Amino acid sequence: MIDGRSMQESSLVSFDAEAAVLNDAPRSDARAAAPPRPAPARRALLMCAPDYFGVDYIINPWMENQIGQAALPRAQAQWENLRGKLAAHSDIAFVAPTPGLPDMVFTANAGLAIGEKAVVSRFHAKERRPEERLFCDWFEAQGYSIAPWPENVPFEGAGDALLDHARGIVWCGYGWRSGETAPKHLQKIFGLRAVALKLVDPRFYHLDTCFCPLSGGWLMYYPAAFDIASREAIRAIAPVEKRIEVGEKDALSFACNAVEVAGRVFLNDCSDDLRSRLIDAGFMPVVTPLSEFMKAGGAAKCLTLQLPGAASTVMPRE
Ligand SMILES: NC(=O)NCCC[C@H](N)C(=O)O
Repeated sequence: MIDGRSMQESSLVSFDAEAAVLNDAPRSDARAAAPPRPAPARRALLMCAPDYFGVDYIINPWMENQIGQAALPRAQAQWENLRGKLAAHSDIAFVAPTPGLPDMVFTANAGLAIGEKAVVSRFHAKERRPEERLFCDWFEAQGYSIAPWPENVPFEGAGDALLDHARGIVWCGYGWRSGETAPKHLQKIFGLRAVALKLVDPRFYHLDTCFCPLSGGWLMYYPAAFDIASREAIRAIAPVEKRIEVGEKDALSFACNAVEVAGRVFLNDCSDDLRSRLIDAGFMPVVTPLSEFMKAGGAAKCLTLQLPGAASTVMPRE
């Protein structure tokens, strides 16, 4: 944790704690008696078409031995499938793809946008630094105010900063890509409590590869990706009945790299056990295979950036 504030003290947000289990989501019998909840706002997402996607260099373990191995037509079909499924339940904006930037398709790493402010990523990998100007231009063109970011602090956007709408906090990952001080800067910029988690397994180099806050305070994550102190911090904040801890097999399928929209959880793959647990928690898992993007170390969540828009329930402190 960055600071010692209690959950109550950190409630500086108008969060929809109970965008929780969404009205059209399936429910287990145990949840059937839950009181009706307001329909969630529509989520807004940013995506980038994979016109120039490929594995052209190696900056994470998933890319090893994969240079030139991603099949573009299959990647395009998988991306289009994901886009179509998300578009049925959310508003999607697009940033133009650019030749020579094969990872730009992973818009989670564009930056972090909350309210009217955006922080543009400061990539750790030099191969991705040319994306910064393009994402900055996009945020500016949409009218976001770009918050200054220290030159020497790497930060890879929503890959390492995940809003937890139910708690009004931002969970931050560091250790591989984003710097240890990044959460402190985010907290100052956005006025939201930032909880810093140290990533220790290089296969889970971004927080969004192993950690997924879901509505209603649910948390799906792979504990072994974190150091002991971070695991304890997670347990201190999320009660056991809200934690969906996944095993290594699901983690390696990037099950935690999921996008939740309207009670549906879109993910690359899902074991039967995880499927049951998500359904019991009131969510509908939707498998959307993304094998070509896995070769670059990304899946559903990495291919989207959550935008404030109508769906934003976490608001910065004025
Ligand atoms: N985890 C994410 O948020 N994005 C996936 C980024 C994959 C890209 N090849 C990278 O290593 O930066």
